[in-house]
Amino acid sequence: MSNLAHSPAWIRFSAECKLADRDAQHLRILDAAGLRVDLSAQAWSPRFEQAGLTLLAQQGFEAARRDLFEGGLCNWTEGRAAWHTALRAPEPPAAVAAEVREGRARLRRFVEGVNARNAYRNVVHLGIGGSDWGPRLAVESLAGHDTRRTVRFASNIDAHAIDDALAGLDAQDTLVIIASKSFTTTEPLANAARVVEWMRQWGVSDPYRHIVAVTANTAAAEAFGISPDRIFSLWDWVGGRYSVWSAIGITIALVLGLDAFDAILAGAAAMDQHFLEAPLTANAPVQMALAAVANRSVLGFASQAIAPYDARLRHFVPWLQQLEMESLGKNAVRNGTPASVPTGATVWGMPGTDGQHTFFQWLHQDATGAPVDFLLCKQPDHNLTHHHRLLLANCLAQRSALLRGKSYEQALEEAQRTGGDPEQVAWLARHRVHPGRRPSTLIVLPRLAPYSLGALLALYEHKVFTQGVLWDINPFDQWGVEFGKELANKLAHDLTEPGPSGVSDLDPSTAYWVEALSPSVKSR
Ligand SMILES: O=P(O)(O)OC[C@H]1O[C@](O)(CO)[C@@H](O)[C@@H]1O
Repeated sequence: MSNLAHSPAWIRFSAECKLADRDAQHLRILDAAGLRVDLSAQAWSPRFEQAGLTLLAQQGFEAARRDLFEGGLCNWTEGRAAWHTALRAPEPPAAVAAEVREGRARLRRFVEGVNARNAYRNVVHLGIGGSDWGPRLAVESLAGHDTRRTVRFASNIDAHAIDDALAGLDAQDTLVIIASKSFTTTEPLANAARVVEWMRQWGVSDPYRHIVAVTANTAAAEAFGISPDRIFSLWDWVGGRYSVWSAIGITIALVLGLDAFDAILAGAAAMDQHFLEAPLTANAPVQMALAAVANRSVLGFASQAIAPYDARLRHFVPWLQQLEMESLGKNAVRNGTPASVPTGATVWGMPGTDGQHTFFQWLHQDATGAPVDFLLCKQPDHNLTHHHRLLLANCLAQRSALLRGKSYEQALEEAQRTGGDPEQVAWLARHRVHPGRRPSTLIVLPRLAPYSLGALLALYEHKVFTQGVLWDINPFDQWGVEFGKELANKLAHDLTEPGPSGVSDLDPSTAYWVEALSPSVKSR
């Protein structure tokens, strides 16, 4: 692909974006798999919409989307498909249908079996990144829906995490899930070894009978001690951050029930249909992607804030941070040259209304600010209507304030009402100006139910995929993370055996800290 910035479609897209309406003078609400996606507060004009379609065509969007759903090598730097849609399709594609069906049936048999025996009151899930955030988000946000077991998650290598996860549990009544696609990741493996030790301390005669692994590396799981009948497969065509739809979701099925897991998959499958079939101008993931590219690469917003107005969705933020930043936090395009426009925004956020008392001040009055995705549920799962009314009002008010802003004239008029020295009043008014015209998207879920959650996650997956196509970036690899992992492994060795050769190729500051910190890990 040639230089995007100088391509005709980009030049037009960028020019029309700058001319587009940013005051929400139009209502633009898309319906997708039961979600309502309001893009009215994003830049829009009929000409800009057309320019977006031309850009999609220039970047080969239709062929790329076909490849995604047909198992083409979308992850081109690793020579793999990214076929997570096959895992949730009611009729999986023929090439992988047998293994997908067999995987689903095994998971179902296992969960039904333990339920029938009333076995395991507790589940401990060990995984990190994509092997953690999806199940954690689902289980913790849907916890009100008929929870069957106590669940704990330990992802971090910090032993406080695993200690906290195990605290107070009866090992005899605990099932441990090791979720690791590679089965080489430091965190789940170190935490799993600790769990085996803990089980032995509790007198469990065969700890491995209390452990299930979900992995694409069955040989390593067997070498760890887990018998093949307790290993669930994952395939190299499932990316780590897209693996919640696979047997990695076993924790969801154990805790929320098989029906809930099925409903999550069904919601995602409905979003897949929408992504495949809705006209591009009414296609929610596509239009969200175009807005994100416009915000990042044309309007100069370096970050994207996320504000779920539902406290149960607090893990949605880190889930999305991994999806967006591990997928799009890259600067090399397909031919290996640097991207010619700014790519992948920083994603950050917190549930509202907490965020309003944390960082919203910056969103309102910083010189640049950031676009915001607001999420809310029409129906809550409580009966406190008063709270829900206030929650909705706050969400709509923040969005409206960011959009409308407050001019100097308005601020002055307000300040004049309180009277006083005109110079002081004018001075105060200048502090009360809000620039406004801050882009935002509002996503309304009917309720926070498994189906809507599945649809929501798939919405963002397809949005990120489309951004990858528009920027000509592979959203399915993560070479930066791999580099960090290699160095961590080397330093873990240096910390126990720092000898002169061990630290010689480190920068002076790192070498200093290796020497200074090594006694604290040696003595234990
Ligand atoms: O499932 P694994 O192989 O343990 O990897 C965990 C996570 O590590 C990463 O490779 C890097 O963060 C993710 O893509 C993945 O979700």
